[in-house]
Amino acid sequence: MKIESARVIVTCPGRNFVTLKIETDQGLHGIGDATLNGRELAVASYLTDHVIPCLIGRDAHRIEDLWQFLYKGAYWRRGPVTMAAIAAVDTALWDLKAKALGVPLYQLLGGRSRDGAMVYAHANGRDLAETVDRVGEYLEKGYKAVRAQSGIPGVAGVYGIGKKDGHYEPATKGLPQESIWATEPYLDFTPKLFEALRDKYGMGPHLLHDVHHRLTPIEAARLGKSLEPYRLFWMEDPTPAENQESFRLIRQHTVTPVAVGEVFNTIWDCKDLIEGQLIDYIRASVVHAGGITHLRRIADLAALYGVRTGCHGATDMSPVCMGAALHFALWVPNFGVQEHMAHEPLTDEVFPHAYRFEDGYMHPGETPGHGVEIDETLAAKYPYEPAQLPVARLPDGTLWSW
Ligand SMILES: O=C(O)C(=O)C[C@H](O)[C@H](O)CO
Ligand SMILES: [Mg+2]
Repeated sequence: MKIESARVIVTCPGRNFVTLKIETDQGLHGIGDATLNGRELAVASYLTDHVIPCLIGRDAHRIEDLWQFLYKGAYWRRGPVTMAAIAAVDTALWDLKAKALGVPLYQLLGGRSRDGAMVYAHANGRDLAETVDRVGEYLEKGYKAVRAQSGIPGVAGVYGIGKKDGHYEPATKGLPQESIWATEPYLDFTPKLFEALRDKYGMGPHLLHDVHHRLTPIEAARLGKSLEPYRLFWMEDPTPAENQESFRLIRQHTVTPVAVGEVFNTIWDCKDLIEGQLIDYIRASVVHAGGITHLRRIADLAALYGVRTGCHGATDMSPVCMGAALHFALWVPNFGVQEHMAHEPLTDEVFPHAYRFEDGYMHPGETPGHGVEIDETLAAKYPYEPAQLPVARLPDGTLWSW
């Protein structure tokens, strides 16, 4: 099965997505997500100008060889742009192989390890009471796991709070927005939020929280310790992960489980954290960590150390990534949870898909391939709109991690 053509489709049905479509001489096509929030066109150009010319005429069945070719052959290894481009090719090739064999993708990985993938929803409110209510709404919808983020009195730039209707979309049109972040009120407030949640909903539901890289290591340790009575499923990205020794410090102080990795691109970013058993969940995603081929390697390494998966699944990963992630989740033996932030209805229209939510779990469906398509005619109606992620500053103006 030879690759005859490939092209990049950039579309903005509510937000920007970059999709790679590969077509073969057998009349089949496969698609992969290449979206890198706020830096979309860099990946689009990487694919169009540098990768696609290398794909034409190659055997679409040789997924591993093509992965190695694009990784080692670039010479400039790793990085979000390169790895998102490789991921798009890899995902499209897995989609193609599964379609050629007439099976859902999870069958190629080794078949089902479970009946469905537990997903966690995003609940957020402008204040504590609203956040508690939002969590309740998700529990009523059947979610077994909910992430809670709340506005804090006097802090303008809290991460994860929706602007309207509770819907949370961090990228804004045009240039980056700046917001002011204050650590101390956050450290005082957050245990109160989880105390209120446990008081109202008991110890049954899984509760998660994303710190979004905003604390220093010792502050993160303090937060983890103060959250222990509320038995979180995880505390995510408690501190930036460039210096991975920081996680040893956090571990020395708290047994609150730690999840890291949504900004990781390769197994090399994860290796020391996993081998040192400094984290409990690895959040690398299909799109940002080199596709299914590479994510599988990360998950296998993690399994040796009792680290489970918790793949990133915010709305800036397209439904194509979500579909692939759900096949992966159905197979991966050391599955933890999959993030699920529902896309806007318009996005779902542009990307028709076989996956579905049922009683707290998601199912990728039985369609051959990963089960997600792109309606190119509809996609063309929503051209790219420049948008960027915000930045955060401390009250004195110091630039901080957003
Ligand atoms: O979903 C999460 O856990 C996130 O942290 C979402 C990120 O802010 C988002 O994907 C950035 O593009
Ligand atoms: Mg996160």
